[in-house]
Amino acid sequence: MTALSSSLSAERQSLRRLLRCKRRALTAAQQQQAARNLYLQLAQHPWFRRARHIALYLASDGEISPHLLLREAQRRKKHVYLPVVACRAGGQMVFQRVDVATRWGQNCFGIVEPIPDHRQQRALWTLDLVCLPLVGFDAGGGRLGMGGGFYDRSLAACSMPLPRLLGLAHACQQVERLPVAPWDMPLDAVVTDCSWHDCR
Ligand SMILES: Nc1nc2c(c(=O)[nH]1)N(C=O)[C@@H](CNc1ccc(C(=O)N[C@@H](CCC(=O)O)C(=O)O)cc1)CN2
Ligand SMILES: Nc1ncnc2c1ncn2[C@@H]1O[C@H](COP(=O)(O)OP(=O)(O)OP(=O)(O)O)[C@@H](O)[C@H]1O
Repeated sequence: MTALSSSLSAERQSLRRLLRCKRRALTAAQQQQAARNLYLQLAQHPWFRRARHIALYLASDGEISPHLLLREAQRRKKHVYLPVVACRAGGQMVFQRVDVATRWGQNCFGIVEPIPDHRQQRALWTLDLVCLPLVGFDAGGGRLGMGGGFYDRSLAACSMPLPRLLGLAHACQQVERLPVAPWDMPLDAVVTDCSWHDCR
């Protein structure tokens, strides 16, 4: 690691710590309101309305929760996918469809996810809309995640064109400018409980 990349990753790590504390400090009532506002911003948006295959996530660690969107997508007979990780260094992440028949487990980070089943998995590049959980973001589409590099590596391995990338976050997770890592894939937009940010 060069001096530059080690100072960049130290800076990203300290921001990550700060922003995770911020979102974990939100009360249950604030989280519920944020999830409702997120739903209101996205449910009628053309990106959501037109998408047939959508990747979401199950909120943990104070993340803004897309559970109302998940339910709405299933109600509209869309196919919903959740990330499933291989828990080892440099491990991959796949996207697996969930429905009433899904069997659930927990990954090594304590996040509930579907038990792997190849028949229900779909290549990332064939999804219409990928909603990514953010730890931090900036107005230019810069993204800070949990630091495992799972989304980064999956996107790097993804065939072109990339699916539409939409970051989901609480408004309090916005920073002026994120230190960008060379492998970062810019988001197309970020939606929070308060506003929509087009990044392209
Ligand atoms: N809701 C949700 N699901 C997701 C993600 C996410 O960010 N949010 N992921 C997005 O990538 C993947 C999981 N990635 C993760 C990466 C790091 C840690 C984490 O908590 N790290 C701990 C230390 C981990 C350890 O025990 O070794 C930490 O940083 O404190 C959690 C999830 C797949 N599923
Ligand atoms: N395309 C890639 N190829 C190989 N390693 C990668 C790639 N992208 C990221 N990584 C590794 O993943 C680690 C975490 O990256 P980063 O700090 O960007 O996390 P992050 O933005 O929080 O990511 P994510 O949300 O994707 O987990 C980095 O140390 C890097 O070595």
